[in-house]
Amino acid sequence: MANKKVFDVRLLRRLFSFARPYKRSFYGSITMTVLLAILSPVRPYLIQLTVDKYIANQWIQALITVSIIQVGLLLLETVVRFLFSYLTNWLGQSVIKDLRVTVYKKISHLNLAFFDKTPIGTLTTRTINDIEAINDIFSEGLISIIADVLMIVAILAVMLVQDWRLTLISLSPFPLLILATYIFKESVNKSFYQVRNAVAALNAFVQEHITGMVVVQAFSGEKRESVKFKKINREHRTANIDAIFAYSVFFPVVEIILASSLGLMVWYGANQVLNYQVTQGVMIAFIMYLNMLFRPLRVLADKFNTLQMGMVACERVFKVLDSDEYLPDTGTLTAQNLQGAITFEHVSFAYKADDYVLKNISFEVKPGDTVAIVGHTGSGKTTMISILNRLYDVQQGHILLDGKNIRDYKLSEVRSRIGVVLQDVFLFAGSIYENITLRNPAITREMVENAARLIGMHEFITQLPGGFDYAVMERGSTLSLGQRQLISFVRALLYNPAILILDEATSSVDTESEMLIQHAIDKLISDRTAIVIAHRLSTISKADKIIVLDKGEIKEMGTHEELLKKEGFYFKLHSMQFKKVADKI
Ligand SMILES: Nc1ncnc2c1ncn2[C@@H]1O[C@H](COP(=O)(O)OP(=O)(O)OP(=O)(O)O)[C@@H](O)[C@H]1O
Repeated sequence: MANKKVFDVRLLRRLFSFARPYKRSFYGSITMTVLLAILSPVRPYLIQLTVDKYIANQWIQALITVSIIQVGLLLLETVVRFLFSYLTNWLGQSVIKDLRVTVYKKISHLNLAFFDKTPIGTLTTRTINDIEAINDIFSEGLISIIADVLMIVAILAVMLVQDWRLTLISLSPFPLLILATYIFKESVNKSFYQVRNAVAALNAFVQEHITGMVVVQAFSGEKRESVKFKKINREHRTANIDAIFAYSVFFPVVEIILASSLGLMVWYGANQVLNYQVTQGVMIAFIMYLNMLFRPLRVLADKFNTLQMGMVACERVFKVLDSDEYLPDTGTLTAQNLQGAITFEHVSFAYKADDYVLKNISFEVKPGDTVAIVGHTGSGKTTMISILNRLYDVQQGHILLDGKNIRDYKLSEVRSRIGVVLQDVFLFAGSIYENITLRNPAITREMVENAARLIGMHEFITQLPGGFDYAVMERGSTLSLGQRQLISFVRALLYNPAILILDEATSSVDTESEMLIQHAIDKLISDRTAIVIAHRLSTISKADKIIVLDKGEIKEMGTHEELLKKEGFYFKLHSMQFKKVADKI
């Protein structure tokens, strides 16, 4: 929040590079700025002429001409003001549209490790609120300040040329104005900073609590949470009231300073008029000049704050743009004909430096085989599939696909040939159809329907109101977990990946759904390599290979029968986790 940031040239230059495609409106608004500065002192000057020459000498014709010119000038000024306001806002909106898209694109390509340490709320604020503040740099900040300063300079210059003594006398209360403006700016700045923090806290609170309303209500936490919400709102109100207080004090103070300025001018000017040193026209013009000077001065402090807030936002947004947390994508291999062989060679991985959650993992999967990964919670199963999909790069060892290092493939190729079905299926607000195709135009309706038939979902979907056009609510909350997973099965099948990663849902479903899911899984994993974090005994027992993970290490590996025969770790795990299920079967 340092003051220096208002004119951080490096930042401004970078921001204005986004205005480059809109050069015409940029130069247009600058032209309007200059025109406004030139036009401002003309009307008071013409009034001075009118009073001193045309009225004093009763030059009727000149009086009529000058009145027409005045009306013309007024109209011209209105048009210029309109163009100025329209162009600066147009420019601002166009720049932030581009900036938002750039930031979103950037965020969507960042590596997952970045999201592990950056809260969602922060990224939403960067793409929405901060960029809105940047718009203000164009619409209310920089160009507007330049316009005001130019106008002030033009008026001051005309005043000084007209009568420098009268100008100095009228402006003698100005240091007071500068002091008042400075105090006002500082206090409003501080309050606005607090307001912004309070708004961020409000956003985060509401977002989190609406998402987690089930937990709040289930644990009867409504009252406790309301108290917390009230507290944040109180901070928001206090910060806003502090700002309002500063405004309420500042504006009357400016009026008093303007009145003293006018008073001093009239007192000195009237004396001079009596001594024939100053004309009546000059005095009238000066009243207008002083009013014109105070108008921008009154809002200048506000505009500086806007600019300052915009610059802080700008710096934050650029920080996201400068983030280089990408996975290196230097590979050149394509994966169109991937057979699906997977090799892990002494792979170790840590999310945080040296805190290894996978240690020295080695195994092989032949194309078309199904591998089940089992292990206690926290043993590293999800991590294993994340590194296989190259969401993270491993620190030690290698992962090979068809015998070639996963890093030698283009990242997009790896991801497009490896399909993922996660346990907690994320559905977007939209139709079921859109959730299945993910807006890929290459996938036709017929293909979707066929895939749904194959998975055994077709009947269920067509029975929903609207069928495939059934509107899925946010995060798919109106569908059951099993139904959501089945939809993601259809999605995965359509993308026809060479390798399928499946994180089986642990939730228990009714027998009918269980059969549907089992059938769907069988369909999905046949004819392709499949890595399944398995919770169903039937999936595990059918797997070509079972990898038993414990605390990040492979404890045992083999088929169901082999491992049971061993009577080791898997045997114990099996009797603990699957006994009950097995008894039922
Ligand atoms: N994004 C992350 N950042 C830091 N640590 C993580 C992250 N994700 C997981 N971990 C840690 O890595 C370890 C392995 O987690 P992982 O999710 O792979 O286990 P899991 O076997 O899939 O567990 P579960 O069966 O409960 O899903 C855990 O100790 C976990 O705390």
